[in-house]
Amino acid sequence: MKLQIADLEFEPLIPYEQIQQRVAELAQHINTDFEGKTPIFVGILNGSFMFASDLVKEVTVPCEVTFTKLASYFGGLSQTRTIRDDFDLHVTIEGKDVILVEDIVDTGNTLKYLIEKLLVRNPASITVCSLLFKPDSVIHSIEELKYVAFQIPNVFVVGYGLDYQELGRNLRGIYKKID
Ligand SMILES: O=P(O)(O)OC[C@H]1O[C@H](OP(=O)(O)OP(=O)(O)O)[C@H](O)[C@@H]1O
Ligand code: HPA
Repeated sequence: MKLQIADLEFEPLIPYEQIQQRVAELAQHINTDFEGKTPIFVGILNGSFMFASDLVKEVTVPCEVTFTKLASYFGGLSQTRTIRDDFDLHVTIEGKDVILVEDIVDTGNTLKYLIEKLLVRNPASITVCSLLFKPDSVIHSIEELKYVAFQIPNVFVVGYGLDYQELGRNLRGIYKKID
């Protein structure tokens, strides 16, 4: 089934049921790895809102949940160099095990910026959990990236939180741009 979003056409890549299955599996890994700890999940808005919500519902260790907001794509297909720091964390992370929740790691630029910013606040640890990862697009490799639901090729995707021109975030599945 093809989908028109603004001026582009998209086709299905990952169905909702498969996403739910992988999200539950990632949460199980986190439950095992963080047993005896109380991690703080930090969702990176806007894109991560759906993934973060589904992920923490499957987490059984005690945890905090908060958000920060960064943007560099401004609705388009490619990122701008400037990262707009829209809102910061409003809780302290000193001594805490931070799990950053991303919808996608593409060039790695957003996470590089955020991790450098957060490290000076002396967290006990920083780990990244991302729904999608494009290994062929990486410019800054992120050693903190430990949990990935799906590795995808270097194609532009929308759905399940991800947008094109701010549209498509509400789609249940993930769709890729047709060339
Ligand atoms: O690895 P990178 O190349 O930095 O790309 C990944 C980032 O780009 C997207 O954010 P975007 O700037 O589109 O903002 P949004 O989350 O509000 O859509 C996405 O949500 C990630 O945060
Ligand atoms: O493929 C993508 N789709 C939507 N937003 C993004 N931000 C980085 N990569 C992408």
